[in-house]
Amino acid sequence: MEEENIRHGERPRDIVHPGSAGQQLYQSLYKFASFPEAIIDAHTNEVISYAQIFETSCRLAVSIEQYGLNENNVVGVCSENNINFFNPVLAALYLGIPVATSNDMYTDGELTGHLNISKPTIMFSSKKALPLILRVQQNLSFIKKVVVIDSMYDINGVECVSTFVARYTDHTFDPLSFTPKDFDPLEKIALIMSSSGTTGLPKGVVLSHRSLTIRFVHSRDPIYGTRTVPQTSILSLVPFHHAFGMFTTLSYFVVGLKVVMLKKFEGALFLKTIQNYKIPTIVVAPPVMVFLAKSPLVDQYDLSSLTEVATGGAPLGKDVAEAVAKRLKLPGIIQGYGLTETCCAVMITPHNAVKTGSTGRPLPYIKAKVLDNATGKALGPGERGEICFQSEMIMKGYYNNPEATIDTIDKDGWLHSGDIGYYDEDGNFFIVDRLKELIKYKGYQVAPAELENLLLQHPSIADAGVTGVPDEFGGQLPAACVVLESGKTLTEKEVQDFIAAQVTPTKHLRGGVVFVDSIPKGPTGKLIRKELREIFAQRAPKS
Ligand SMILES: Nc1ncnc2c1ncn2[C@@H]1O[C@H](COS(=O)(=O)NC(=O)c2csc(-c3nc4ccc(O)cc4s3)n2)[C@@H](O)[C@H]1O
Repeated sequence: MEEENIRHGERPRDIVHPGSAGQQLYQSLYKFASFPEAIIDAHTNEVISYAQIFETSCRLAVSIEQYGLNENNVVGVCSENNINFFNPVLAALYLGIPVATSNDMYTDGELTGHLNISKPTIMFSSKKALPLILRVQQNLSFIKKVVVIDSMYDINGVECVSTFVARYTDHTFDPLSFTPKDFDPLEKIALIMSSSGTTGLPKGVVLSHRSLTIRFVHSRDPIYGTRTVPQTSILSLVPFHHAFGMFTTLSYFVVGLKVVMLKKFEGALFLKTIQNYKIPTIVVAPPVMVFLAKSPLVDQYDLSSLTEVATGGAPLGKDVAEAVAKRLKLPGIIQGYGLTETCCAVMITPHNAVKTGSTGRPLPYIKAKVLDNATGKALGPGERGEICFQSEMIMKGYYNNPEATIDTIDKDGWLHSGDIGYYDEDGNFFIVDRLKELIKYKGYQVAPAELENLLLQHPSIADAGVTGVPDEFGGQLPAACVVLESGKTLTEKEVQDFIAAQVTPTKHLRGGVVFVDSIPKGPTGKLIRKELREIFAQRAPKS
């Protein structure tokens, strides 16, 4: 007998297709091979077609296999949003070789720590990320090969894709001579993505091929998919190396969409792109929604092509959602909610019942519940608790980290999100707080433990606690409480500069630094993060 108050996703309008994500993507790329535009770089207007992605990814698959990799290896990809980003990703998925993506904005220290989790044998890098990759490779013996994904020529002896594949496939190569491997999609690792989860340092989230194929069902769904008509344009501003950008974009290939890509947010270019490409759908993180709600620039462009705005990855204020819908003359804003640990969105506002402020309803093949952690019971409508999910879409666990896995997925297979929320009588969910310590700045994860460890390495710092302070544009700004060693002095800027020199820009201490006599801790020495937040809440507003 199933416990009560379990919220099931709607009856699926489509089955989970058989086979691996690699096989389904291969079939889709072949099916849409006549489409001239798969990804367009809106900065340069460079284009890659479905046929080009199909051929290059098949050549890479043959070459990676003949180079000697197998399912016990990992393929690494480190690049900014790039029209060539998915070629090695698809190749590895065809072969059943796990893919691990890295943020191209990482510092050497961050990337070294990150790569030591998944230990990739081959790193596929953009030109821009190449200096970073070559620096960290010097200390990482498991990286045997680096290949540049977006150059026609080798760079200082580092092979480009054309050189790499020419060694194993000649001009007579026929992509149809290659077929993706057969394996159990439930068992085979598709990707290892970075997330700090509910606590501690960034970990490797293990997602199976089944996770992706369930996402593909959602993307084909007319009620929950962003677009389902092939060659419809969609403007994506989410990073491909992050789960949000990775799994939405892979699922766009399954539907045959035209992905208009931006590498980073620049207001005027963003608006000009919508106008010039007559974009009907945009997928953005909440900070861009604040821009759309408030920027005077918006009135200077013809955005009449926009019929759908989708967002997610961080909280979106109801007032911002209403302001954007009103300004762009839309019936409502499509909001999705997901975790790296759930692969992609597990809740999305249904197009035929958009409820402003809600992060949506559980999707097909997803079960959700609101858990009262005190009683272990699933709560009813309107009652607040921790939102949990059960589905074949959720992660298999954290890579080589059984303890962190057990802390997140319970014995009944429920994934504990670390988010506090409720659902209404119609099953629309609302996120109201975060139980976990994770900070999200502009949709990017900031693990307090990572910054605390760095702060404690400073010779003048005796103790530190990091939290997120609310911010209209960024969502949360990383901020630190610092206890100085006796007799030592530091300014706020010195502490901020110390951190800024070691981490990617999204982790900088934009929320400030407060010097305190002690860090609030419980009897077991565990940080009391609620009290950290209160220290900043009581801080006088900056002039
Ligand atoms: N909509 C939301 N509202 C409030 N909070 C949200 C949220 N989405 C993620 N979060 C927060 O980010 C945390 C997870 O962060 S994370 O690990 O970096 N992962 C993510 O943020 C993540 C992974 S996939 C994904 C999305 N996929 C989508 C597909 C279609 C669509 O229309 C919208 C979305 S959002 N988001 C959550 O636990 C929660 O705290």
